[in-house]
Parts: sequence; C-alpha cells; structure tokens
Amino acid sequence: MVRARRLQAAGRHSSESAGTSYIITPQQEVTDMMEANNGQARPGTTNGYGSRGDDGVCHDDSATPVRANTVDELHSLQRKPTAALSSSQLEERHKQQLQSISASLASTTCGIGPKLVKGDPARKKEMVGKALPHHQHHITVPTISVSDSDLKFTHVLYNLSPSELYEHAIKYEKGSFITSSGALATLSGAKTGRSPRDKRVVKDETTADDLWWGKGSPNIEMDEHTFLINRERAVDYLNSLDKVFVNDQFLNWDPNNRIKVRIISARAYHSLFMHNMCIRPTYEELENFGEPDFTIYNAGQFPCNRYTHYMTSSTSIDISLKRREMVILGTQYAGEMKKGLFSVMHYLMPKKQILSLHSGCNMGRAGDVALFFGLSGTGKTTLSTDRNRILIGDDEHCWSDNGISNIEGGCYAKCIDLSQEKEPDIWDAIKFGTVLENVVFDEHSREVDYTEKSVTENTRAAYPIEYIANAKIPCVGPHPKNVILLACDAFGVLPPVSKLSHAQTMYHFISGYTALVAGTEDGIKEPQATFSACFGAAFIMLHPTRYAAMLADKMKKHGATGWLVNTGWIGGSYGVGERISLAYTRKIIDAIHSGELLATGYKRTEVFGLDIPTKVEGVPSELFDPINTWEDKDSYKLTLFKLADLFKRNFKVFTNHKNGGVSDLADEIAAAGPNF
Ligand SMILES: Nc1ncnc2c1ncn2[C@@H]1O[C@H](COP(=O)(O)OP(=O)(O)O)[C@@H](O)[C@H]1O
Ligand SMILES: C=C(OP(=O)(O)O)C(=O)O
Ligand SMILES: [Ca+2]
Ligand SMILES: [Mn+2]
Repeated sequence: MVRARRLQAAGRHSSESAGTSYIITPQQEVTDMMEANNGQARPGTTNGYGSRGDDGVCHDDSATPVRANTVDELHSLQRKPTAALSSSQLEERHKQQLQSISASLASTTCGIGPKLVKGDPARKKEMVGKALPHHQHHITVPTISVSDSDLKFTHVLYNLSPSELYEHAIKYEKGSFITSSGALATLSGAKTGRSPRDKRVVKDETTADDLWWGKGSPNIEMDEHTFLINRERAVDYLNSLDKVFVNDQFLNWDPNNRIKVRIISARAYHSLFMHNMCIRPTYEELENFGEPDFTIYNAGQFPCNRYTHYMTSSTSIDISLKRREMVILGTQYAGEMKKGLFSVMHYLMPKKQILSLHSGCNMGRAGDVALFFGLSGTGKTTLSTDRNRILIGDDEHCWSDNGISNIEGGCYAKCIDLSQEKEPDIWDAIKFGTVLENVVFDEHSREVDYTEKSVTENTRAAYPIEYIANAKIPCVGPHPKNVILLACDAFGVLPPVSKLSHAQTMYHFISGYTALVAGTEDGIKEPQATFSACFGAAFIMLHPTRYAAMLADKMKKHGATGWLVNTGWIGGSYGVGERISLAYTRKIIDAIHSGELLATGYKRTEVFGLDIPTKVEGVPSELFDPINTWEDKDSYKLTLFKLADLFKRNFKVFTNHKNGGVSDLADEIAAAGPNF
C-alpha cells in the first residue's frame, strides 16, 4: 500500500501492468521491494515479463535503475543547460540584453526600467530561500520604490523556442490546445480581425508634411503626449505582470535594408506568432543584437482609457515613427503586430527609394518572379503558394534596385474551408510550431474542422516560411517579370484575366479594388465594393501616388507585364453565380508564368477596355468574356455600369491630387479607367 501510494505520487504508475512492474525503478523502490522480501532481492528475468515469487507478485527489477535518488533529481537529469550559456562572456551579454529590455520598458516620466530576471517564474519555487541561481541572469535598478511593481522582479522570457512557448500557452492561456496535426490552437479574444479605425499615428514635426493625412488615409492623427499616455499604460500593465515575452528578430531578407525589431508581449501566443512571422535570428545574430530599431509594446489584453484624447473605443494601435515605437491596447488579434510593422516599413523603405508592397511573391525554376497584389482574401497567400514554383513570401515585400526581398519570415494563411486536396502545401504547413487562430476542433480527437465559422470566418494559420517545402531561403529574388493584381469581384463582371497596359496597371493599382460579400449574419447579400489604394491603404504611410510612381518606374525599367485576375464570381453576382474554381485560377496563373498568355490572341471589352485572352490551356473559353457566363444579359450590363461608376467615383480623389509625382502620367492613368 505504502509502495503503491508513493509510485502514484511519482507519477510512474504503469497502468498496463497494473502495478506489478515498473517502467522506471528509482533506487528507493528497489530498496522497498527488497525489504518486502525479507531482504532478499529477487533475481530479474530476461524474458521481459517478470518472474512471480511465492507471494504471487512480480518482482521484475531487471531494467537498469536510473541514477537519481529523488524524483526532483531525476527531473533535473532531463534538461541540460543550453551549451553556449556557460561562458562568462556570454553571461555578460545576457546581462546587457536584460539592461536593454529594462530600458525598453522604462517609464518615460522617470526613465527607470523595471527589475528583470531571465527565466520562467514557475521555477521560482525551486529557488525559494536561495540566491538566484548562477544561470538565472537578473538586473536590479537602483531606485526609490514608488509603486508595487518597482518592488518586484518581472521575469523575461526571451526568444523562447516553439516548444517552450507551447508549454506556456497550454499551462496559462485559456483556449490553447494542441490539435491533431501538432499545431497550437489559440483564441485571440473579442477581436478576430484588425481594427483599422483604431489605428493612430503621431503627427509631429517629422511626419506632418511627409505622411498621407485626411480623407481616405489610414493615418488617423494623435499627438505625442497622447501617445506617451498610451505607452505608459501599456508599459505599466506589462511591468505589473509576473512575466513578459520578448522577441528580438529581424524584418527584410535584404541584408542591407533589414531592421531589428523587439516585440514585448504578455502572451505566449503572441510571442510564437511573431517568432513565426518575423525573421528568426541565428544564435550569433542574437548575441550581437544590440538595440532594436523598432519596438512593439503589446498590452492587448488591457484596454486603452476611453477618457484619453483621440480614443473612440477601448482599442488603440498607436505608432510613433519618431520614437520608433508601437503600442497595442485592447486587441489581441496577432495580425495587428505584423501589419503594424508593415506600416512602419511603408515609411522607412520609400525613404531609401525602396518600394514596399502588399503582395505575395514566387519564382519559377527559371528565375521568373511574379508579384501578387490584392486585398485581404483575394488569394495572395493561396496563389503564391504553388507546388510548381518557389515561394519567396505571401504578403509583404520590398522592391529595391537589387530585386525583391520578403519582409517577413513566415506566412499567415486564411484557413476557412481549407482542404488538403486544393491547398496541399498550406495543409502540410499546419503542424507542430504553427499557430492556428480561432479555429474549431473536435473536443476529443482535436481534429480541426476548417469549415466551422462559429468563432470567426477569419480563421488563420501562422507558420515559418520554411514549413512550405519549396520556399526560397533567403527569401529574395530578381526583378519581377509579372505583376498580377488580384480582385475578388463578387459582382462577377470583371473577366477572369486581363492583360493590362502600363497605364491600366497604374490605374488598377491606385484603385485597389475588390468586392466581397458582407457577413451573412446581417442578411446583406449585395456585394460590397472596397477600394484600397495600392491594395493596402490600411498600411501605407505616404500618399498612394508616391508608391504608384515608384511601381510605374520599376515596372518600366525592368519590363514587367501587368495582369488583372478576378478570383471572385463568374456567371452572375454573388447569390446567382459562383466563385471561379481555384483550379481554373491556377491554370490562368500558370499561363501567365509560362508566357503562354503573353503570346495568345486578345479582344477588348466594353466599358473597362480590358484585353482578354481568347483561350487558355485547361480553361473553358466561354469563361473569358463574362457576358457569356451570365444568363441575364441585361442584368450583366447594369451591374457592369454600376461597378464602372463606383470605380470612377473612387478615382476622383486621385485625379485631383496635384503633387503625387506621377503628374506627367496622371491624364493617361485616369483615361485607363472605365469609359462610358
Ligand atoms: N479562385 C480562387 N482563387 C484564389 N483563392 C480562392 C479561389 N477560390 C476560393 N479561394 C479561397 O479564397 C481565399 C483567399 O485567401 P488568401 O489567399 O489568404 O488571401 P490573401 O492572402 O490575399 O489575404 C482562400 O481561402 C482560398 O481558398
Ligand atoms: C493579415 C492580414 O492580411 P491578409 O488578409 O492580406 O493576409 C490582415 O488583413 O489582417
Ligand atoms: Ca495581407
Ligand atoms: Mn494573405
């Protein structure tokens, strides 16, 4: 009885053999058995089944006993310190890292950072009454304590591995589970998408003249003082916690233009997400990281104070380009961090004559690069992830004089209705290490049901880019040959593919059109047209014409061809027609890549004046002119004019814009839109 209890307490009770043999036999148990046998140890048998003595009990101690006297000792054998941690030079580095993080977390009013200790607070118990163990680096800052958080240590979990982050998420964050594929399911809380209306950018002497402000701009102004109020709120929140996660990583695979980013967050989910999405430093790069170029304070669990000036909700995402800082309050949606940093790149890169692009990018074996522009849900991730091509990136790129470079180190795929058959590469990337946001899974088997929208329709998977088998590492490539503009046209009037003139490419790039159907729950069945300049108005910092001018320049210089691909409806608008199959879109894209489509015959459409091919291998020819697939021809014409009118009205703001840098082209570009 005594023995049974002890075994259970040690967690080593073997249910298979019902307590009669042991997987591990600690020394103490061997002694117990000997005592129970009047001091006579039974000889072990070699057949693996154990021998039965006169008492009818199996006394199999044939397995080699472990070299530990206590369970704690046994457990300590399991983990060995990371090799490089031992040298004193590195110890000094770790102290510097903590000092740098403390400076990041310092209040701007007193300039003093929190006391930090590296490591897991759960291991504190092991050190009660002892001095901090040698390998546990800490810094104390000389201070007169004015608040309770000054009196405590905050544990820093610095660049943890995916395994460590899994354990933290599962132990401490409700809604974290390991799914059957090994991916980590998480919940982002009340916000399951970005909150563009809650974005604020500090308007100061550095940004007042440079940035795009006012109507249509994503940059809603805030003053520096208010930024500091929100920053202080985030920092106070983070410093009040027992532990914070810190990621020091890179953005941009172009070594000459990469930036160092630090992300301070309260959730393992956020840390793992950014581990996957940013470029992961090597051990050596991390040791020499130094000070970050940009820092995110993610206090997403904590709301902003609505009494604060400029706040219109309890969510606020604030960027100060001067301070090179971003503060997140009141939203835990992880995409906010990656797209926030993307906005920053949209400011920093153009300053160096580098064009930042909201696009996916892949490359053929022959080195032909294609860019895929498009708003959310139009197919950047899906179509850049292509079995037959090498993936450079799915969402954020830079185009410099040296070619294309991915900004990120991972992909962020929509996974609603994901199927293994249609999207095998994304399917295979959803494995251990991948963050699965807001998906629904079977309670027992933990198998994900990708058709489930009960948490949100915006279910997502974030994985490191090397989880795609044919990814190009480093994620850089030569100048693009094709620039593909994706629109998911739920009106169903844009052709599945059109070849664009230079002016048309600029017109459609500046327009940034897509139309999706509004959420089914509110009963709206009408498609909603969205125009988002440069296919990413939510992220651009300068006036759209500045990016457009750079794109025009680069496309001309490098002889790239522009295409417009409708990944949306055919045969009628949403409700009547259907979404063009992914298989057909892939065939069309294949024909663009191969050059087949450049050589084929074309005819020009009415109203939009688009050049559409007469045939593409593997796609029924009647699909190419939308009028063929619509049963109700009058309805088609009406819808076509309706959309053309929406385009015209949207473009007005740009034709009026004087100082965009494309003035010589302006008339030509405006004329490249619909004519009626
Ligand atoms: N013909 C099509 N072309 C591209 N995507 C399609 C098509 N039909 C359905 N889809 C679905 O639309 C979604 C496109 O989303 P995604 O590639 O993540 O867009 P983005 O990266 O531009 O936000 C995916 O869920 C994809 O499966
Ligand atoms: C992450 C996002 O981008 P996309 O939908 O373009 O993949 C987003 O818009 O939140
Ligand atoms: Ca995107
Ligand atoms: Mn995407």
